[in-house]
Amino acid sequence: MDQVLNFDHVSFQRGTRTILNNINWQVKKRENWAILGLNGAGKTTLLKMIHGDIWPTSGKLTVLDHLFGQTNIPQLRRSIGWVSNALQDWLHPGDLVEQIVLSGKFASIGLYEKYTSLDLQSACELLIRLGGKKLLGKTYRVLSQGERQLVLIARALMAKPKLLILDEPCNGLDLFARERLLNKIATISQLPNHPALLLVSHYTEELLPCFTNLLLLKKGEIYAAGSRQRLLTASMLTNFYAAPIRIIEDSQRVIIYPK
Ligand SMILES: Nc1ncnc2c1ncn2[C@@H]1O[C@H](COP(=O)(O)OP(=O)(O)OP(=O)(O)O)[C@@H](O)[C@H]1O
Repeated sequence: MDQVLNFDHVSFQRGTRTILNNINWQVKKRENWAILGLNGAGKTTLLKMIHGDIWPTSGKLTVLDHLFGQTNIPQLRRSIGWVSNALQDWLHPGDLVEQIVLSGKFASIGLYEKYTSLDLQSACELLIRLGGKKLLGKTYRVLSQGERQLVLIARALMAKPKLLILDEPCNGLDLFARERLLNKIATISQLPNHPALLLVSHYTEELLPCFTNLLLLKKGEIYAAGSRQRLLTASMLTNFYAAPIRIIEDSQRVIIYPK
């Protein structure tokens, strides 16, 4: 299996509204993509579809060799790591951090399946490797926003996913916590056999160099998809946002702001 995602003329409608229109997009194994788009462009809808929360109303979608309509979605979800603020509303705040990390193995909210002491040990070790040793034994409700994001990343990695979705993972983080989280993401991107990464962000400075591909989504359609080098330019983004953009860049990061 070389392909992680294959959107083949996929559209999504709700009532009379077309929210995603004729999406054609392929992601290969170990590719890392960042998705940019204004509020309401359809980014979350796209991610929800990949996660099997909603289905295409037309077109064909294949995720990790699972063709929608002919597949077991709960099974598919176990191969997808999911980090999103939306998850924070669903998790049980009284659960211990290690229980939350462990639940990632089963792609469940809460722990309902049998697990072994080895599973629990793996969850603790994973969190320690990500720098979260001091969080063990705490309940989720007492954690800061940055600590919660770290737990969500550990939870997402617990099932050794083939695809890791990061939906605005830096939301609410201070400048330094954001940098620490980005460093963790960079580390994941360097692991042998790392999962393909999909990052949604509104801020280009969060697009680490490992995000070598960009999807520009506008009003539910793909405006452009391809290499970072080609798309992360002032002229492309000025056209994309339909507003003059100034760009500041060094070898590692790009900052943009409206002129
Ligand atoms: N179930 C639904 N029924 C009707 N409209 C919907 C539904 N889901 C999403 N939309 C609309 O589709 C559009 C795209 O929503 P989506 O949440 O995917 O945007 P987004 O790019 O993630 O935006 P943001 O950056 O603000 O998070 C929005 O206008 C939203 O109101």
